Amino acid sequence: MHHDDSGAFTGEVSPVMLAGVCDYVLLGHSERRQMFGETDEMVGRKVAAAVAHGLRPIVCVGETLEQREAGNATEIVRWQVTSALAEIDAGSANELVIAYEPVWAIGTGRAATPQIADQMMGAALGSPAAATMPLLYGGSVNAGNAREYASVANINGALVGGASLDADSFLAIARLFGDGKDR
Ligand SMILES: O=C[C@H](O)COP(=O)(O)O
Repeated sequence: MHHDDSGAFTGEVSPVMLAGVCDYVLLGHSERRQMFGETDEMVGRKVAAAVAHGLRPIVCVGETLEQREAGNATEIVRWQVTSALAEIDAGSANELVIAYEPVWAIGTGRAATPQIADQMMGAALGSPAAATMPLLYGGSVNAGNAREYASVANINGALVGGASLDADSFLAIARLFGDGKDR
């Protein structure tokens, strides 16, 4: 989704076009950040535009393998969450859903351990404004490992890519995150 309501942005979708059609909009996915040059500042503007139009942003955050190996993962995720909140008032923060998706775990079959996910959820929650946001884990979640994430207190759900292409797998994952995981 583009952050402006209208303009000459061929190929983009505006929040006005999505309002009333969608409830949620996925913002800041690592593919958008890496392939389309989406910056933290742009994600912040998109979050504000989404909230202004009654769309609930699911904001993807997560470090690259290089950033993790350099010891910067926590700092990166904290900054991404802070940037996502930069253009909205504190009262709107509870409109956001945060999805922690380590870039090295997306589509690789190399899921983060539940311990890493839990630690990084703590990093995402570091800002007081973030404390009430639902948190999703994403990155190589499947029907075989989803139970491990569902058992982590700070993880409220999963952002499922590849495994969602199989209806039975997706349903099994959804059931694991059913009742009792709301924030
Ligand atoms: O867009 C989907 C998420 O990035 C996760 O993808 P995945 O479950 O295939 O790793």
